[in-house]
Order: sequence, then structure tokens, then C-alpha cells
Amino acid sequence: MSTILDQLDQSLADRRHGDADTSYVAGLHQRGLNKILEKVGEESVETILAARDAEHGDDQARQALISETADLWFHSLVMLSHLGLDHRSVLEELARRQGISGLEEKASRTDG
Ligand SMILES: N=c1c2ncn([C@@H]3O[C@H](COP(=O)(O)OP(=O)(O)OP(=O)(O)O)[C@@H](O)[C@H]3O)c2ncn1[C@@H]1O[C@H](COP(=O)(O)O)[C@@H](O)[C@H]1O
Repeated sequence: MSTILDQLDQSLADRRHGDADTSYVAGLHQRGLNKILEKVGEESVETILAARDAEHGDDQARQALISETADLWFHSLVMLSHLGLDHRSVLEELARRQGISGLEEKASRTDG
């Protein structure tokens, strides 16, 4: 599956200075970080609403949650790409955290 993320990140990088008339991603980059963050916020809210519907919902509601989550991941990747980052750094961070209990990590923080 990480191949999909590799391919997607390559597409996003290729469109960084692409034609907004033919590319949604190029259009987002051209409209700038604030527009991209607006989309991330919008997709976050849509994902939350879809998750509430999916909790006691049918297969259609669960599929809608998958679709909204994909939109959220996609727009998050556009955000990272806009700032010169990609999914590999996020996967590395998740790998670094593997096996570290979230409760232990929280207790070890010096900032409370
Ligand atoms: N994975 C995606 C992907 N997921 C979602 N979307 C688009 O994200 C948008 C989100 O839906 P909305 O209804 O919120 O968007 P909207 O109403 O058009 O947006 P606003 O005008 O309101 O900001 C839709 O236009 C979707 O088509 C995506 N657009 C592109 N990709 C990937 O990015 C590649 C490059 O896309 P282009 O730049 O369009 O060539 C594609 O080959 C795909 O692999």
C-alpha cells in the first residue's frame, strides 16, 4: 500500500507548479496554504460527521466514512507537499513511536 502513497506523493510534487485549469492539485497549490488548510479543516469535520453516522450505520455509512477519510488523508498530503514534506516523514514518525505506550509517553513529558 505504501506504493500508492509513493505514487500519490510523486503526482503531488509533479503538480506543484502545474496548470490549475487541468489539475485540482495545481489549483490548490496556486491558491496557497490557507486554501489547503481550509480544505483539511473541512475534510476533518466531514470525517467526524461520517464517523458518527457509521457508528450505528449500515455498509453505505461505513463506505462514506472511508471516502471522507481518504479525502482527509489526500488533503493532508497536499498540505505536506506544499511545505516540501511527504508521507515518508509521517510513516517514520509512526515507526519511531511503535511499541511506545501512549500513556507512558504522556507521563514522560516534562511539559506536563
Ligand atoms: N486522490 C485524489 C483526490 N481525492 C480527492 N480529490 C478531489 O478533492 C476534491 C474534494 O472534494 P470537494 O467536494 O471538497 O471539492 P470542491 O468542492 O471541488 O472544492 P472547493 O472548490 O470547495 O475547494 C474533489 O474535487 C476531489 O476530486 C482528489 N483529487 C486528486 N487526487 C489524486 O491526485 C492526483 C492529481 O490530481 P489532479 O491534480 O486533479 O490531476 C490524481 O491522479 C489522484 O491520484
